[in-house]
Amino acid sequence: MAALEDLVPHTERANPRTHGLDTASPSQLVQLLQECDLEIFQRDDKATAAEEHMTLFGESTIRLMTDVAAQAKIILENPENNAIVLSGCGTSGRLAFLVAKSFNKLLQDCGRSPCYTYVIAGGDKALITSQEAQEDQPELGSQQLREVTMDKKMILFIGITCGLSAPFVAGQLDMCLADPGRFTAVLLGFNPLSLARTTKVEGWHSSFAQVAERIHSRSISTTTSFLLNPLVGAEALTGSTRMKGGSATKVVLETVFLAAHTALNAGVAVSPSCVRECLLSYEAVHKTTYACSPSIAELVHRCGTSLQQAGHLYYLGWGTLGIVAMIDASECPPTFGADINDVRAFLHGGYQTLGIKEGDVSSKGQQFFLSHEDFKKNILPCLTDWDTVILIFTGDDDQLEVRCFAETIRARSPHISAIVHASSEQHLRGELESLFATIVKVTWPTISSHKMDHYLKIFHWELSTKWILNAASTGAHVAKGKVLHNFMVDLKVSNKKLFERALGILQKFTGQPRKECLKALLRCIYETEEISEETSNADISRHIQVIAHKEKVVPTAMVALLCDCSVTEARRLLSERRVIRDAIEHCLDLRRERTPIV
Ligand SMILES: O=P(O)(O)OC[C@@]1(O)O[C@H](CO)[C@@H](O)[C@@H]1O
Repeated sequence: MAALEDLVPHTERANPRTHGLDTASPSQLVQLLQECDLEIFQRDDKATAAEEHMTLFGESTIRLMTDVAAQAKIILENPENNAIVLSGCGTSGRLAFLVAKSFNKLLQDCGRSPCYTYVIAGGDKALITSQEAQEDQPELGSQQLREVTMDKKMILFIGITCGLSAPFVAGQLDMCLADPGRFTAVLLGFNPLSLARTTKVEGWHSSFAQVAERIHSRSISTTTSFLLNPLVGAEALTGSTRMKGGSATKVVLETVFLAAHTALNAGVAVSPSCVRECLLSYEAVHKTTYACSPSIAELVHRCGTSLQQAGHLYYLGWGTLGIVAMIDASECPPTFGADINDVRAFLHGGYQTLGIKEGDVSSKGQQFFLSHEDFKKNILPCLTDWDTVILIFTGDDDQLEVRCFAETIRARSPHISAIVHASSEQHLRGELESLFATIVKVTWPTISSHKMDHYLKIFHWELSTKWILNAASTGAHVAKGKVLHNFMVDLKVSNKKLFERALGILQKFTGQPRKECLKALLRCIYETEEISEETSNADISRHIQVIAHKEKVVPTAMVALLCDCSVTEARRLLSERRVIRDAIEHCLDLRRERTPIV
């Protein structure tokens, strides 16, 4: 019989390496993230024998990526009439956007028409702020896919869902399967098929697993469907697929499309060796980035201090590195239950640089203010000593402009840091460097001036930036006490996947059966001690709507369970400690005292 842990999807498993994440020093934390990120590139021989193992470098993965690249090449041969659509929810959708944007630029640079497009659950505003609830809607997914492909002859659709779980993507895949004459469907994720989500999608005909199964069975006999699901190991912060899942998504997509474009330009077939070489180059990015571990740890320390003191983190980025920063910032509210103002990103050139379908959406509210000018106007005048500003740029950016901006900020606060990428030949001016209290300077080998190499270089810099910022924002929230061991206990329960995760966390830390945990969660959601039969049996979507307006629901339920007390009492106990982790540890201690081990 399978052990209980074997039934948990890989993307939801606790990584044994990071059990002590919550008490790690900044340098230990960076070391742990380095080890976890390296697991993305593990080889087959290191995978456990019991798994249906398929690692990134595994032969079957490379073959599959080559086959998908060959399909992409066919589409690219007629970009006016065909389309490559990348789609996902949350981080997966944001990366779909970024990759589509990059490859359209590459096409235009080669004098061809752009043919990549993206779909993200929640629309363009989900690129900037989290809109997690739409992840649960399969019909919305298919409707949006229909809209972007209406006038297209042949479509390569890649549905990204790290957990093999998002109903939004299931709806789109289902639509592709129904029209194999036009659509080639690729499902990209990081769980074995056997661990795809089996719960029935509310108001729909199938579960995600059933759709994934159909993709898989069709992939055996045709080239209209592919299941690309290498294993990359558990996340450092349990379930936080924005981290390794997101990084692996970026690596896989960019490798596939670079291989397709290379073959197209050379007029040859896509080769597995090109795919392999590209993957190896991404593996080297890991080494180059984490060679800067001491300065990354310094940055993590500074960011942690800021959030601990109720300060803010402000990312000010240039080019696509600024978009990577924007993605990192947008993930903090759903991942850490953070306030939207805790971590904010501003992009050089604002909406013009971003280039989204809906154009400038800043009129939707101040959380959509995005440009460096917006930062200067709205944030700079109120910057405090507890805030940290991080400038993110490269040796290709205008150093004079960066310096002027840095000086303006420096005049208000000494807490200005930088993440800089430059080739070994590019030198930062000393006067610019001296403006930063902390600087993560990533130095890269010089590359050829070939167009493809230029793009690959930018992709590498983006991934490196992603790793550094993921470390900064995760480390800062760990320092703020949001994490218990390697579980985020104050998550925002904004969709069904997160509802399930919340129940799992409650079960794990309280040792109570699922039924009791559900009852406690509902008591906290509805702020009542008596849960009616009707509420108990209501659809999860109803609970999620109510949670949207509540704070600290999961920690409150956990305290109520651990201390066997009312919701009001649990809220009072939580408010006695500034740090959630301390409050829960205290309750765990109290419980241990009450029930001594005999
Ligand atoms: O579909 P996936 O790729 O597994 O998860 C999508 C996603 O939105 O879900 C999480 C929150 O719901 C995010 O961290 C993540 O980006």
